[in-house]
Amino acid sequence: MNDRLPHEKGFHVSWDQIHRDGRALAWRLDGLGPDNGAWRAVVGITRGGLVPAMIVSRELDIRTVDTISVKSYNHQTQTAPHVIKAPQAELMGDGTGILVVDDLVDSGKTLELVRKLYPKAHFATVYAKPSGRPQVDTYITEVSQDTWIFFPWDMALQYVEPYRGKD
Ligand SMILES: O=P(O)(O)OC[C@H]1O[C@H](OP(=O)(O)OP(=O)(O)O)[C@H](O)[C@@H]1O
Ligand code: HPA
Ligand SMILES: [Mg+2]
Repeated sequence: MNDRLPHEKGFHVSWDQIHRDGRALAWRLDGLGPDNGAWRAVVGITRGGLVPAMIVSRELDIRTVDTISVKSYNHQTQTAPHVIKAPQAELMGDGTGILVVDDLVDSGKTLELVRKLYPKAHFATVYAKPSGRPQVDTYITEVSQDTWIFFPWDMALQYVEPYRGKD
């Protein structure tokens, strides 16, 4: 079984599913901010964090939204994560009151890097794999480490052969 490609154990997420799970994440974060429950800003980790960051900021009525660009993967190959674009320094401070949102945590390397920069921020992802769980404060759904999560922005509807094929 170990000769399977990573995508053969796949968790396929539809637009509808990411919308529901993004909303569930927002509702879980509601009222947990340090200023009478309020959050100062949402920061999405591009690019995967932008969709859940939008959903969370919409649900929690947070109008201040910024981004941090961290690149960790070339397709499914992991490389050392590095910051390509930082959010506004005056907004971020040490991260107090900032909700950092990403689509998923896998090895935890991306969040580890962002956490070092903003140690007081709250880190939230929609999905989490076990290795990355220590890096995330709030998440919705856990999947096993050997599952590859496919997001709707990386997929298209496609014809599939019937189970009972021609041969
Ligand atoms: O916990 P880790 O092992 O660091 O992996 C998680 C990160 O990897 C993916 O981003 P990627 O770097 O592929 O960039 P993208 O969001 O632009 O697709 C994903 O969106 C997370 O940000
Ligand atoms: O399971 C995954 N799916 C999509 N992107 C990712 N980046 C790290 N792990 C994953
Ligand atoms: Mg990402």
